[in-house]
Amino acid sequence: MWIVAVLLLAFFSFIFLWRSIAFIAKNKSSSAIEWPVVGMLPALLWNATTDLHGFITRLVKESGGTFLFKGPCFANLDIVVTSDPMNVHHVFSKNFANYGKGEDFRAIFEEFLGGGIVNSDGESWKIQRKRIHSFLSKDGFKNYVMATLHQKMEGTLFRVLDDVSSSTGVRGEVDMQDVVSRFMFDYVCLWVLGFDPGYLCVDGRSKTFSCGKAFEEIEEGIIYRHIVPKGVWEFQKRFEIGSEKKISLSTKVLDEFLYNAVKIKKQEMVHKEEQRQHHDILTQWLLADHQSTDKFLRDIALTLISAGRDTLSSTLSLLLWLVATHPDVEEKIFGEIERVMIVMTRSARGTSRFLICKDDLHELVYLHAAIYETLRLYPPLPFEHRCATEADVLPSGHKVHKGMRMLFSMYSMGRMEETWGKDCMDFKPERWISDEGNIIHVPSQKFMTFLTGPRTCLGKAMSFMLLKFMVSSILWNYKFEMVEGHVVKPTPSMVLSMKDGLKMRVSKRKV
Ligand code: HEM
Repeated sequence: MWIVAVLLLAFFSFIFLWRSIAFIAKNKSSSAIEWPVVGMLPALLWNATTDLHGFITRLVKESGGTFLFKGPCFANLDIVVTSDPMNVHHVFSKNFANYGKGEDFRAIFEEFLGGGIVNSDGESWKIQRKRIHSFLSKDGFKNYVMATLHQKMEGTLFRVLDDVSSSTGVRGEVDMQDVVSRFMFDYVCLWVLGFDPGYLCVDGRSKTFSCGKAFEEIEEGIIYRHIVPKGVWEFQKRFEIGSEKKISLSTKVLDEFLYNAVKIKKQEMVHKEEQRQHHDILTQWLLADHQSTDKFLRDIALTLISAGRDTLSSTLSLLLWLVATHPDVEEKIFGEIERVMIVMTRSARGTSRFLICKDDLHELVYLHAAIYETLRLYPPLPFEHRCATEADVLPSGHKVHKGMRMLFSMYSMGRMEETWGKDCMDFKPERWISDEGNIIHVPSQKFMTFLTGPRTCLGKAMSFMLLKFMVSSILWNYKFEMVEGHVVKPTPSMVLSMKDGLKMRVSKRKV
């Protein structure tokens, strides 16, 4: 009997080996080999930890813009991956009603974003969008956001950078990604929650950044949930194994922080008239709808902190890196700030270290282009997903069945030769400036960093205002150089960041 078993085993092993060799031979020019039973999952797992977004970009390029990722045959993990602007326009604008976030993706983000705007569809999304849009457009809110930025930069960021730049040796080196991330967390909490948690302070750079760590661990864990079959991560979640344990612990950290903020805010709301002077979003929300549950307020607040902090922090850190490694760009940004300042009167400049005021930011065209160029090559949110409500056919001819998942890679879209030309991999802000010296408009289905269609980002204009103010003030006052030997590598996460941080030396400019 055992001889038959051994013979059968040998026979099936031979068949499996033979089929595998045949598959490798057939797929050897492809970046993702499709294996029997497990599909392309091995290639995805192999690349996920090293260069996930580069891997997706190679696949998209090889396939001419759209490909079908074949998951294991037992896991319902087939995904249409596309960077084709026609498909993007079809899904996000023309046939918007047929493509929502979907149940699978909602489950992936449930503990993190809950019922917040980014994780909702239908009526709930519409109400939140209308309300948040109205809060962000108010002059009172915009002035509050600029005033707090001034205070935070002068009160903490510049003091930290002064401290680093006056030190020598290792103490003169700093992880700018960490500094920016802490700064942005404190700052965004000020306009979402109305208080400053104080993660960035001169003596406390080593203070545990518990909320920042919690964000990082959840955002990395969420990538894993996109990759493995749902049953696998649900099993791990149930028994708190691996990344699921980290998600669970990190969610507790964020819940404690946010429920406490909600509790304090509700207590303050007893004095309703006084609160009308407060511009933070939580106050505004409670004034508009005092019946919102604590859980819903927690979800809204966390979603907005994530929407504002993750994106601004990623853009600012990556821009500092790109400027430090492209001296020609640095020189042009600096020259432009100098030119704009000369036009301003001496009294308008005063003695403040913040030289360009809000109303003159539109003059910084080259800086605007440098921010666009950073966002093209390094979109803070590198991909977006959707789920088809009904079967459909994409403009590229690919069939989408009911309930099918789709992935849109903004990272790949910024690297397409067809859109950006042969030098698409170069960091070249000039590509955004017309002969007349204005910013060139690129349609949002080609440059999708802020999304496109009815769900387009609500914070785009505000982001440019804040980034231009921060970058011009920081670069005018400080010079940044990379620490020798430090290599910048991407982290596999749903938000683009640098795996080992951004080690820099800072010196004060003599201006
Ligand atoms: C460089 C900065 C930013 C980039 C690249 C960016 C990008 C994006 C993207 C890609 C989305 C779609 C997310 C999704 O549906 O999964 C989005 C949505 C959103 N963003 Fe931004 N964002 C930025 C800054 C901000 C800021 C500062 C705010 C201010 C609060 C903000 C508020 C929002 C909101 C409320 C949504 C949800 C829109 C909706 O679902 O209807 N964003 N953003």
